[in-house]
Amino acid sequence: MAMYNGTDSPPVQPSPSHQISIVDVIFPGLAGVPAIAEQLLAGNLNRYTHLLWACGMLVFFGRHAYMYLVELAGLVGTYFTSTVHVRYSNEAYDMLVTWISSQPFADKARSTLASVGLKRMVHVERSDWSRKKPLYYSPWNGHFFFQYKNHLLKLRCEEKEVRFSVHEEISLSCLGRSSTILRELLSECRTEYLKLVQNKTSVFEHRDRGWKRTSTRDIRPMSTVIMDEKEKGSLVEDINSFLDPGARAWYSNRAIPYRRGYLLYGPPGTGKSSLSLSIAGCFRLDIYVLSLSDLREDSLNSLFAELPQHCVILLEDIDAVSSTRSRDAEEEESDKVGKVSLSALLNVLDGVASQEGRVLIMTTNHIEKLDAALVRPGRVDKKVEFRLADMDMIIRLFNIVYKRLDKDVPQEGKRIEDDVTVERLANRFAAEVPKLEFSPAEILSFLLENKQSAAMALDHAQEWMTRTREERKKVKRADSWVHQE
Ligand SMILES: Nc1ncnc2c1ncn2[C@@H]1O[C@H](COP(=O)(O)OP(=O)(O)OP(=O)(O)O)[C@@H](O)[C@H]1O
Repeated sequence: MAMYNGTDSPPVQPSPSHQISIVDVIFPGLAGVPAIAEQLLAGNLNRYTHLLWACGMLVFFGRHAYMYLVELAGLVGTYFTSTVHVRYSNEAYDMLVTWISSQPFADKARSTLASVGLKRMVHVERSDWSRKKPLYYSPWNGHFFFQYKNHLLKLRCEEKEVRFSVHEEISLSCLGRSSTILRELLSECRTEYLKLVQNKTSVFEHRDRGWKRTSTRDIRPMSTVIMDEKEKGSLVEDINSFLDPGARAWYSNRAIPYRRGYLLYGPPGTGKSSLSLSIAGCFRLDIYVLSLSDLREDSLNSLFAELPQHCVILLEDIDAVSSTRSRDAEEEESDKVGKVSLSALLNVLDGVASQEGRVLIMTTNHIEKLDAALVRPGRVDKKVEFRLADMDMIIRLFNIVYKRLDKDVPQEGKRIEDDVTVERLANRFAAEVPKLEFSPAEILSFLLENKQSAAMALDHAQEWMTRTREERKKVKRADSWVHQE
């Protein structure tokens, strides 16, 4: 047996640091603490070491406490809160943002987004229109707490990169496993939003492969679209009977797909888009505008699938579809903007993605270029031609601009001719402007240039016509150079 006699060096004991302690596994570094504490209690350490030791303990326990708190918060977040997420590309986002921006807590948010003329908000006051570039602020990229019906709610706004553009996603959370309070809040946002847009037409356009509300406009009365009244009346009558509450069942009982398509054709600026917008407004529908000349084919299906049950879908420039190319060429080109193939368009119009109950309006400046398959009955049930302005249209456009309306606000420097004078001048103007030469858009633009006085418009009419003809010649020449190249 080895004995220690006081002169030889003591037998080597295994160092405590070489032993793997269970405490070390759970709390790394904690195993050494008792030894240090023992020394400290025995008074073997000087003051400086005391201080160091106390700081070390603080850091050590502080770190662990922080880690446990973070973990606890995560656990509470996962198991004891409810969350509703709202995507940027959905209209629920507009509802929520409009509501948030009107709340006092939005002003207190430390991280906000400043925007000029915030399009997504629909409650911008009319009085604000006169202010030049007004600024609006809304909470952005951060989280905010607020009280709603005695519940503490958390609003989180996060920036997300979606296909090369940055969008914001919003989530609302509350404590507890029930999301009832969040749904109540969203329902309030919806009610408020519907009140704001009730006498308006919401216009949706495609953005990043989804629909986005791009504007909310006052309903345009049908009477402000100047065209053949018989044609307009018959179109409105047709849409009215299609949207009749009993119509869906009628179609379904006869196994006829419940949808209706219209083709509006004619030269640019003759009122095709204006009438579509007016139809949407008069039937209290939202309008979804899709221009085929700036659309990628692979977005077409998802856009149609996302359409609501009742809406107007306006397909502009349908002559931009390519019908003569081979299937291979179509596939090759399908990822390019403005290259939608006819087969893809026909698929969405008839396929499962096409929503029943929607009013489809297609417009074109070149009816002669359209494939017969696209405009066959069933896809297009009614065709309406839009023409350049005839005498009657010119007179009506003139009267719209110069006759006084009850709700007009008197403007400085505007000479007001009485209605009898305006009518007389309208007849003279219509006699000077050749019929079927100028579009309503051209005439309207000229009249608005001279909106101070009807007599002044008459004085400048000849000069305007000469100028417009010259401009047309220039555009034609530029066009022919492009074609030659
Ligand atoms: N028939 C019309 N009645 C009243 N306003 C019209 C008419 N036609 C055109 N306008 C006015 O001209 C402008 C352009 O009209 P709109 O966009 O409706 O024409 P469009 O036929 O759809 O043209 P495009 O074929 O180029 O799309 C609008 O501001 C509209 O108010």
